[in-house]
Amino acid sequence: MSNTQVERVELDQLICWRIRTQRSELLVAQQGAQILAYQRDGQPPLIWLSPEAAYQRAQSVRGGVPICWPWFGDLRRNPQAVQAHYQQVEAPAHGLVRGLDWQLLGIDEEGEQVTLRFAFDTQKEPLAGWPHAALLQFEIRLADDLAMSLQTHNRGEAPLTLSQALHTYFAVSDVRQVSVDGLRGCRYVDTLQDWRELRQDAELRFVGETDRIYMDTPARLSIVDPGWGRRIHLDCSGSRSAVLWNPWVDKARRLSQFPDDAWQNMLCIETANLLEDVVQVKPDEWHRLDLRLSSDSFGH
Ligand SMILES: O=P(O)(O)OC[C@H]1O[C@@H](O)[C@H](O)[C@@H](O)[C@@H]1O
Repeated sequence: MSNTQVERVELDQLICWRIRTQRSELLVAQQGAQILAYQRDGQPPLIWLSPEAAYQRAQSVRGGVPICWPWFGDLRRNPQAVQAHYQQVEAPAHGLVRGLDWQLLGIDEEGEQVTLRFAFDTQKEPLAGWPHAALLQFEIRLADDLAMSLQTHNRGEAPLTLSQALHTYFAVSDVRQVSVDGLRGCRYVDTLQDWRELRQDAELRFVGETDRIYMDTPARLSIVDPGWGRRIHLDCSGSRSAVLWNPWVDKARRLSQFPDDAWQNMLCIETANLLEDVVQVKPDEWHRLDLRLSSDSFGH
């Protein structure tokens, strides 16, 4: 008999699913098809969810894995081809789909593996100011690890240029003690230094507010967390850029749904397609972005 439990729960205004397997627990909201929390038994959470998270309609929950699409961040900072698809003046940060309900296509169990499939079809749910035909599919597979895949199908007659990100919030023991492996030698744009392009010469450590777009990123990045003796591995395909973000002291005070001291216990690595890595999807073609999260322990 399977030890998997799938439960539909309502958190304030949001419909969610809580999945328990023999070894882990996952929480996913229908709004934004947003993974909210993920924890493996006997370990601290792997994905961070804010203790002040608000479960409100039309508002992204602080934490988990918000999906940024069809643009990332401030639209005006995106290449012209991405901006050109949008026809309104006010462009919300991180695109248009993180605060909308996606359609749940199904939850399938196979042994100890559970797969949730969501879709967002702009022909059925038109996006204000973005009059293009695209189908988005997001698949979440919970097994020994957690895998997700975001697919975009261009159903229109002209090419679509997108930026996007899986904006994952990770839980760490103390952001001042962790490092990120895999970025040495990469070029990055430092959005806090006037978008200057720099190069990462040593391993990345966090010593202040960090908001950077790394280019030509490798297929694997790892968060090395000595405090919890844990390495979190991000294995991705379909992405060559990543955002590394921590708000530190001052910005933490300005963020919504975010306790003043929470910056110490989280960091974001956002698996992305940005700047020179934006995606062009030709008519009737698909683009696929895959991210697999796993962890191992060391030193204990
Ligand atoms: O508050 P939001 O819209 O969820 O954005 C959070 C952060 O998202 C990151 O991706 C950006 O690089 C930051 O600049 C931003 O502050």
